[in-house]
This record gives sequence, structure tokens and C-alpha cells, in this order.
Amino acid sequence: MTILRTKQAVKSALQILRTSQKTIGFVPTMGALHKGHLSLVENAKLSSEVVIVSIFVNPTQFNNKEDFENYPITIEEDLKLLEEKGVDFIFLPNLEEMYPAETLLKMDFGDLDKTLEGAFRPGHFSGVGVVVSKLLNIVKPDKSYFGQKDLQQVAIIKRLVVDLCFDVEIIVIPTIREQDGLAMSSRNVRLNPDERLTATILYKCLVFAKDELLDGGDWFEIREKVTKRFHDEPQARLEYFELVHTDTLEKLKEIKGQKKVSICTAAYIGEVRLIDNLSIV
Ligand SMILES: Nc1ncnc2c1ncn2[C@@H]1O[C@H](COP(=O)(O)OP(=O)(O)OP(=O)(O)O)[C@@H](O)[C@H]1O
Ligand SMILES: CC(C)(CO)[C@@H](O)C(=O)[O-]
Ligand code: BAL
Repeated sequence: MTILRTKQAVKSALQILRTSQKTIGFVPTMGALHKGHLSLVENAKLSSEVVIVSIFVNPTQFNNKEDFENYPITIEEDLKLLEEKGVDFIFLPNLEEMYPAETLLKMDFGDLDKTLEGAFRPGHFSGVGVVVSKLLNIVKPDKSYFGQKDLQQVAIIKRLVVDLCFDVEIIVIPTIREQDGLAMSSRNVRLNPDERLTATILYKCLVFAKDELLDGGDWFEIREKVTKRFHDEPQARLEYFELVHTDTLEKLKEIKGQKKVSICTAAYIGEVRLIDNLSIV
């Protein structure tokens, strides 16, 4: 496994592989790796001949300074895990390498970034769009792998790739969960043991709402019950719980007549903000 720290190093390392027609698979991450990330890597290993993983905590996608400052960093462990998985290259740039100048670029994804995460994290998807564009331009992969856990990010990146004609296939990998259903996330390490137990409320409410919807329940009544459940849990604070079209993210009131529907949620558990989603149909 080779660690590449500069754009030039990535270019040199991948050039020869590209000319010999090897499929290059790319997994962008912000590090603090867990089994969710490793599942992206395993999938990349299965469907690409060369796998490159980037680790970069991108400042421009954090709308909250404290969240950025507290973002977990575990580079040594990350490198060990990636080596064990047989990853070929790690792209580990520093801030200057990714942002040689403070970026002036702002990205607007229309209706896709005004809802859900975008509504609560202003500027977040502009930052994601900018850094993913930079990464795709540097690595020029054939395939890039993203987790379904960040459902809105997936919808936005799929659109970014179309709008900017990036020649890359976006592959979406299902959410990996802890045994009790909590979606794996780097931020989970910031939960204390009590909060860790409380955090299962997100998945429990998603499953409850899915079952009720499939039983013909009314969405607004279901959401009312979920809101109450969060209200009764002193360590939890619900930000949103929405029924949406999986690709357009349009808010829905029912599942009748729909082919791709998901429930998306975000909530604070103590000081830690978590997101999750479940597809219904
Ligand atoms: N539980 C999971 N299952 C599958 N993919 C995941 C999971 N968690 C994260 N990913 C994916 O891994 C990639 C890198 O995500 P990132 O480094 O932000 O980790 P994260 O765990 O989502 O961190 P956090 O949510 O705390 O920011 C993204 O494509 C993300 O969707
Ligand atoms: C795609 C990404 C690596 C861009 O910083 C980040 O948003 C993430 O880890 O999901
Ligand atoms: N996985 C999404 C990255 C973020 O929360 O900024």
C-alpha cells in the first residue's frame, strides 16, 4: 500500500495503471474508519482492479466550527485497516494541497440542497460538491463508491457528475449497522455509554415508521408519534423526520403510487448530531 500526499504523486502513480486499462476504484472518506467505510472498500476491491482511498477532513463542508474541531482523527488505525483490506493507494493530502487558495467557488444544487441536511447545515453541500469535484479531478477514477447512509449526498453527487460531465460511475453501498441497528458513523465514538444506548432511537423510529406505513398508516400520524417519542427522550433532540422521494428528495405525504421512497432523519443525541435513513419501497 502506497501513501500519496500530493496531486502530482497521484497522477504519477495512476498514469501507468490507466494506460494499461486497469479499472480504478475510488473511495473518498474523512477517516476515523469503521465497518461502513470498510464495506465500501470491500465492494471497490470486488469491482475495480486498483483501489485508492482518500482521507481528508474537508473544512469547507462543516457549517459548525466545533463539529470540525471535534471530528475524530485516527490515521494510524485507519492505515492499518486499509492495509489489511488490500487497498493499493491512500491519498492523504494536507489542507494546502487540496486548497492552494481559499476557494471562491460555491455550488448550488437547486431543490436537492435546500432540504433535509442542506436546510440544517447551510453551505454543507457546496463544500461537499467542491471537494468531491477536486478529488474526482485529481484521481480520475472509473468508479467511485459512496454510502447510502448519506442519502442526500448520494443524490447530489449523482447530479454533480451529470452536470459537470465527470466520466465516473457512482456506486452506492448499503448502510452497515451495529447489532442494535445504529448506523455506523465516525461521530458515534463521541457518544458516552448512556448516549450510545439512546442513539438507537433513530433506527427504532425509522423501522417503526416503515412498518406503520406499509400497514397503511397515515404519514402525519406516524410522524406525530415519532416526534413524541423523541420528545420523551431527554438526551435526544429531533431535527427532522421526513418521507421523501429517494432521488429527487421531494417531500411526500404518502407512499401510494411511488416507486422509490425513503424516510430520512437527523437528531442530536447529547452534543452529537447523527443522521440515518431507511428505504420503504
Ligand atoms: N454505516 C455506513 N455504511 C455504509 N457506508 C457508510 C457508513 N457510514 C459512512 N459511510 C460512507 O463512507 C463514506 C465516507 O463517510 P465519512 O468519512 O463521512 O464517514 P461517516 O461515518 O459518514 O462520518 P460522519 O457521519 O460521522 O461524518 C461516505 O460515502 C459515507 O456515506
Ligand atoms: C464525500 C466526502 C468524503 C467529502 O468530504 C464526505 O462528505 C464523506 O465522507 O461522506
Ligand atoms: N458523511 C458526511 C460528512 C459530514 O457529515 O460532513
